[in-house]
Amino acid sequence: MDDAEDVIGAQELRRRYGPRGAGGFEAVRGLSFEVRRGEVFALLGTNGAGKTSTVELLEGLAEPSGGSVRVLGRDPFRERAAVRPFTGVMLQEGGFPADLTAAETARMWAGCLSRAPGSRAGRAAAVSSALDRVGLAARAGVRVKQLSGGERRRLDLALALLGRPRVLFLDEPTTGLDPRARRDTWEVVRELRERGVTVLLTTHYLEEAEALADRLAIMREGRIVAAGTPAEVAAREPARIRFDVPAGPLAAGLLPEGTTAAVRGGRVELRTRDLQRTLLELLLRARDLGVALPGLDARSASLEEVFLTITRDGAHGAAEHEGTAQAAGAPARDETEVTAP
Ligand SMILES: Nc1ncnc2c1ncn2[C@@H]1O[C@H](COP(=O)(O)OP(=O)(O)OP(=O)(O)O)[C@@H](O)[C@H]1O
Repeated sequence: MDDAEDVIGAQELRRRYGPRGAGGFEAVRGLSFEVRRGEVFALLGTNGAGKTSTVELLEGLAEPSGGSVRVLGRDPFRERAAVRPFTGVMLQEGGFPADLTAAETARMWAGCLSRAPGSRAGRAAAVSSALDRVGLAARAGVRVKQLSGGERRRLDLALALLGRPRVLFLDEPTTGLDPRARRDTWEVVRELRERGVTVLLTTHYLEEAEALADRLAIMREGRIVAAGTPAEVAAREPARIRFDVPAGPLAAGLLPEGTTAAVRGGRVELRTRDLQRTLLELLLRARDLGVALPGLDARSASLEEVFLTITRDGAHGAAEHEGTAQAAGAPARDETEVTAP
């Protein structure tokens, strides 16, 4: 297998369901991105944005209707037999035989993998290690139909780990997991990354993407509308500085030049693209004017804020997002705008 730095590469990738034109639907509309070796890459987006449709193309489960995709240097659809042994896949819905136990399910699965240990004892060891890794060791003898939704999700992950994959596709791996099990799954993903495994995951939990992803892409309507490290993507929205409205009128000269503040619910909110400079300027001015800033709070935008902005008003494309710096600065209906002279 090719050990190229880019383990996954998509160029102008498209996926259409049904016929061209009326009656058909293009769910993936020209995606280009790459995932490097040992990276955790998260695909985010609203329901129906096209994440699963994309992941299925990367897994080789469907043929693109346009563009190209490479996994480990090969075409995952046309060269599926060569690529599949090196990939681990956790689909959104597992679909296990309900009457098998967790351990039987994993043994059956291990028997289907070309890279699983050949001997029965080797496979048994791999199965118990995978079940242990996802916290299911004590549930190994329980039938699948008696496992909880979260336990089935963890069984899914255990199966994806069997066969020592170089690339792991995890479609919403922590949906339905309790907070403890979710953190444990994050640990599994981090350990895999340390071992050089490349992970592509989809998730609706933005804190999960923030905690795990080296890079991420936010999809909307089949397209990537923002991409980068979590910090880079979060930086698309301005940072905020907030403090309680000081006693008396807002002192002239308090706000740094060129900034606009909104007053809402007794709090002053300043938005800035240069948090450090604006905060320093504000503090110096407050000191010089002898103004206290009770409840002072300064923070960068979160991934969630960016996500909500990008996915707001579903009708508009990425170009609309380019203007959010201005839009975000505009006061809402219940706000009063205060502009520095
Ligand atoms: N087999 C199919 N036939 C027709 N349309 C489909 C098919 N599968 C998915 N779609 C449509 O493609 C679009 C993208 O679906 P997809 O499942 O890829 O989204 P997603 O981002 O994974 O959503 P979710 O977060 O809800 O899992 C949706 O509008 C969906 O209705």
